[in-house]
Amino acid sequence: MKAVRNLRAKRVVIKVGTSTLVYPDGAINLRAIDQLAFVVSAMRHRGREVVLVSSGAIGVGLNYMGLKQRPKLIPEQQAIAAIGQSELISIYKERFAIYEQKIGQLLLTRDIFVYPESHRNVLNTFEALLQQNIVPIVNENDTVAVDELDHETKFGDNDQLSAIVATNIGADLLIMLSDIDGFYTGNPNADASAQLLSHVEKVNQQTYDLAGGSGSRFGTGGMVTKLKAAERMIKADGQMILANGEDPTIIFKILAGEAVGTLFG
Ligand SMILES: Nc1ncnc2c1ncn2[C@@H]1O[C@H](COP(=O)(O)OP(=O)(O)O)[C@@H](O)[C@H]1O
Ligand SMILES: N[C@@H](CCC(=O)OP(=O)(O)O)C(=O)O
Repeated sequence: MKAVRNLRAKRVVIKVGTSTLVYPDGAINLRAIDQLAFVVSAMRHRGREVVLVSSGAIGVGLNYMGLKQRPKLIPEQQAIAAIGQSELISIYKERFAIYEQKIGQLLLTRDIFVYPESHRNVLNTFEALLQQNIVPIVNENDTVAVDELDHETKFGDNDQLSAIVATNIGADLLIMLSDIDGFYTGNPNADASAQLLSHVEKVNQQTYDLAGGSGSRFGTGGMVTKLKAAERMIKADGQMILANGEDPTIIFKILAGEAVGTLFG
């Protein structure tokens, strides 16, 4: 395919949703995780700065505990996330090691970006990791982040988290991998006539009117939260590409400027 897009992509945040990391039957998609480790390591070795925002703690935790469904009670969900996060990061560590790429884990809450001192500390950590050629792997700190607490700890979903991280560290590009080829004129799972949009310059109410909820069992955000992330990136003069994470090597095509997925901005 010919290069048609001219992207700035020196500093890139990649967000992978649960739907990319866990099969619909709940098994872990080791192939996708391995390909991610390969692509991200290759990008790093070519001088790009890459941050990976990875969901999957709950999905991996459910699989680890042999459960088919998310428990109803919040503390039980948090326990599953704690179990799954350590398993997820150990899988990443093993796969990245194959490509001689070191990783670091950052578990964040929303309020970190509100309090100036913790904000500064987090940004310093990102910079120090990137300077040492280490790939930060980020998730929400599900143990701490619940809505009920007296100040805002929850990002809501990892789509927001990835855009907040990307804009705070001054990333040029947010690559969002999901279980769908891009942004359509309607939810393709419900509307067979929905058309893939290759480029969306601005996100406004008309754009939101085309978005529906989550298609997967373990995912949280759906398309609305992806549009909010795109809006945030565009406001910060960045860009976002939404593409299908079924084969994460699609990132090579994205970086080569091929017209895959939907470009926002
Ligand atoms: N306009 C739209 N274009 C594409 N997908 C849409 C749209 N509206 C709703 N969706 C749904 O959003 C889903 C992706 O969100 P989600 O399941 O939360 O994924 P992830 O786990 O990757 O965050 C798609 O599978 C699709 O069912
Ligand atoms: N922190 C949660 C993230 C849940 C979430 O946002 O999932 P997704 O919609 O798949 O990106 C987890 O790791 O399971």
